[in-house]
Amino acid sequence: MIRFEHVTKRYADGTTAVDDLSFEVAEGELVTLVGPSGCGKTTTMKMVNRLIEPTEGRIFLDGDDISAIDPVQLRRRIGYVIQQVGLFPHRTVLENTATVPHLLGWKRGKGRARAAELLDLVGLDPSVYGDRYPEQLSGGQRQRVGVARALAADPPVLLMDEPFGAVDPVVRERLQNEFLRLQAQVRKTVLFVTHDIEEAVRLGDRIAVYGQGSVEQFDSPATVLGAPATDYVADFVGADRGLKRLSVTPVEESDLDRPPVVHLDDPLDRATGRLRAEGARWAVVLDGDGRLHGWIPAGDALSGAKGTVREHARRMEAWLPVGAPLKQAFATMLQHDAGWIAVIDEQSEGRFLGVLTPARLHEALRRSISADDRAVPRAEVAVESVAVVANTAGD
Ligand SMILES: Nc1ncnc2c1ncn2[C@@H]1O[C@H](COP(=O)(O)OP(=O)(O)OP(=O)(O)O)[C@@H](O)[C@H]1O
Repeated sequence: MIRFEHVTKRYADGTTAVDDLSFEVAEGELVTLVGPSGCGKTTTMKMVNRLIEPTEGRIFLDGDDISAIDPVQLRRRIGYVIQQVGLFPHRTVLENTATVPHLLGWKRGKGRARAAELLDLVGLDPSVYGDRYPEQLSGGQRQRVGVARALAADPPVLLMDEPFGAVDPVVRERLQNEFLRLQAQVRKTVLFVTHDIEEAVRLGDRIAVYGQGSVEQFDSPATVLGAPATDYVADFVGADRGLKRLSVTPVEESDLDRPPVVHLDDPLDRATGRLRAEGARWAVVLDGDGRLHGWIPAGDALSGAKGTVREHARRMEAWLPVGAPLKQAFATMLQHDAGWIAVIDEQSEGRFLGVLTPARLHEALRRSISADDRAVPRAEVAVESVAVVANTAGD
């Protein structure tokens, strides 16, 4: 959708801001450009909407060489969001949002209806905020209006230059989450500039890590964190990249242990007898539809108890859906002080899939790094077990 071919930008004073840059952003993909101050990110972005002209090389938008497109026409195809949102102070939020439809000559009613729809989409109720002026909004709300305005004419491409840079970390994380949800709906092709590796990793389908004027690595967040291409990238992503990687590596079914399972209506003595025979210390309790209910201890804890499993099962608070990041799994384990957590499939009404243990979590991380190195699915990678945490008596 956006293709850079050997693009170089030298400013009049001789500064080479971008040096022989080539990469491609696929349709519907969100690529984050990340790197230290002055490495050429903004210059890269502004060449796409021709606010800056390259010295050499060519940029294509959907196959068209942009140097042949009238800049005004070009910018209609491209939404632009910047840190200082640049809202017009004397226009209401609704009017600000309808700016581009207005410029495009849409009928006033249609433009305002579209603006209201977009405000809603970015989480601002148009009946509450539509008639306010920018100064009556918080910083985070102004950023949302900036995003709504950029989307108003439904451009296929969005350029975002540090759009969440000016708000505090809590609001920032909320805006990032909202933006990810929004992007899942609208699937724009996005170039997103940030100097914050955490933000780049969270938002990007792929990340371009900038050195001085050139891209050192262009890869998925997991690969950049797991297998930095150069010492520079390793340095930039930081010594805690293993931790960061936890946030971009999902729990997969192949990571899970399958512990013994009993059902709510099983007679207790039969269930515990079986567990004892198997040497298990506990079992997961499921309802009749295979959904997680909780767990029961085996061994002596319930010896002599009567009835069915239902009366003795304990509820299980430590669970999460498959696909959740390993970081969330780790946090859940810590929060519940749990040696294992249950993993369910939200797509099939909470069906129980298996359990994740700390050793399995560690293995998942190692397998995902190895899978990225070898470009194969994680399920195909075997690693030597880190530790054996068996669900058996006496361990
Ligand atoms: N108009 C200009 N004339 C001369 N040099 C410029 C001009 N604009 C930018 N530069 C230089 O080009 C280099 C890249 O600047 P650019 O703004 O693209 O960096 P950046 O990565 O976006 O930085 P930041 O994160 O600080 O915004 C810098 O060294 C900058 O000083």
